[in-house]
Amino acid sequence: MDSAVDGVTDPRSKRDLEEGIQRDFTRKMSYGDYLRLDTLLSAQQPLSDPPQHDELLFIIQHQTSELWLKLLIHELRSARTLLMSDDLGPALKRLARVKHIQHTLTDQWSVLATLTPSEYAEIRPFLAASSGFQSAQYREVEFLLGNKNADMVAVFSHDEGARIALDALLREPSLYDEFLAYLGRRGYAVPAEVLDRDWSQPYRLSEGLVDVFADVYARPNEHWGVYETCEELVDVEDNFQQWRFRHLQVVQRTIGQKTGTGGSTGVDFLRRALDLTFFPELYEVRTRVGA
Ligand code: HEM
Ligand SMILES: N[C@@H](CC(=O)c1ccccc1NC=O)C(=O)O
Repeated sequence: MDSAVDGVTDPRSKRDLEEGIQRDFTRKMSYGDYLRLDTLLSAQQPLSDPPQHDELLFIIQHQTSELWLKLLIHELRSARTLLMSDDLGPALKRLARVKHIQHTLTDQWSVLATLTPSEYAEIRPFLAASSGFQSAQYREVEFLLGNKNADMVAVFSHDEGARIALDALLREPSLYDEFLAYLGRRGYAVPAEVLDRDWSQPYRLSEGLVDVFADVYARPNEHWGVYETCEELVDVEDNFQQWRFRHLQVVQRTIGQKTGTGGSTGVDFLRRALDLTFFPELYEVRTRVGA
């Protein structure tokens, strides 16, 4: 019943008045102004003709992934800088956030998994040759974690900004390289060829570094900060693999064995990515623990 009719004030409007809620934003910055929602919410432009209901899901799944990738890069770059100045504690705080972002990215595959092959087949022709292959931010994350592959930079020859940023990252030390440099400064016997190498080349396992980690894992209490960082890095790699695996599963259920729009073999190509490792010594050392 209307509050003016029964003489009782509507508890909702009474609460609004008591709280002094702001109503006039003609001269003040609003929620939408601060977050630039006009830009953000006008960036979903489906291409399917006739319009397909499910294309909005496909676009938003990718756009939200790209937003989380942006934050992931921000945190990983900061963690790398903190390691360069020997600030291990704050670097670990960054990695804690990185892990939560990764979980969110992995969990959100379940939304896209509701897309059936028939629904996707209606959208796919409008994607032309576009593909996740051309995600510059994804490639930045791969490079920051140490999976260097100069061939992937050529994919961005059409986008100068992305190409320059990626080419720079290719030539810079990765997060792992900076962790190993930190270990070297702390007196660990990190082999010289690990500390001084061409950063643009793919990382190769070093047996000498496995020996260093074998000592750390044999007596964790004597190397706690280093030991903890090693385990955090393994968590990050584990989480990354979980994302890759969920991608593979979703791709398998939507396009089966079809070749990818980006030109790869599709599922077979994505399955091979599961054999990649960012931190090979941290996995190799496990065979040695307690042996
Ligand atoms: C129905 C959904 C999807 C399908 C069918 C699909 C399919 C594929 C295929 C076949 C490839 C291999 C490259 C190619 O030949 O195109 C690929 C690569 C890739 N996709 Fe997707 N994808 C889907 C959703 C997503 C989403 C939501 C993301 C999130 C950003 C994503 C990110 C990527 C990335 C980053 C790559 C490159 C991976 C690498 O180089 O290891 N994909 N995708
Ligand atoms: N490679 C996908 C196409 C695809 O998934 C895609 C296309 C445009 C923008 C993002 C995409 N997602 C990830 O690869 C396919 O072969 O169907």
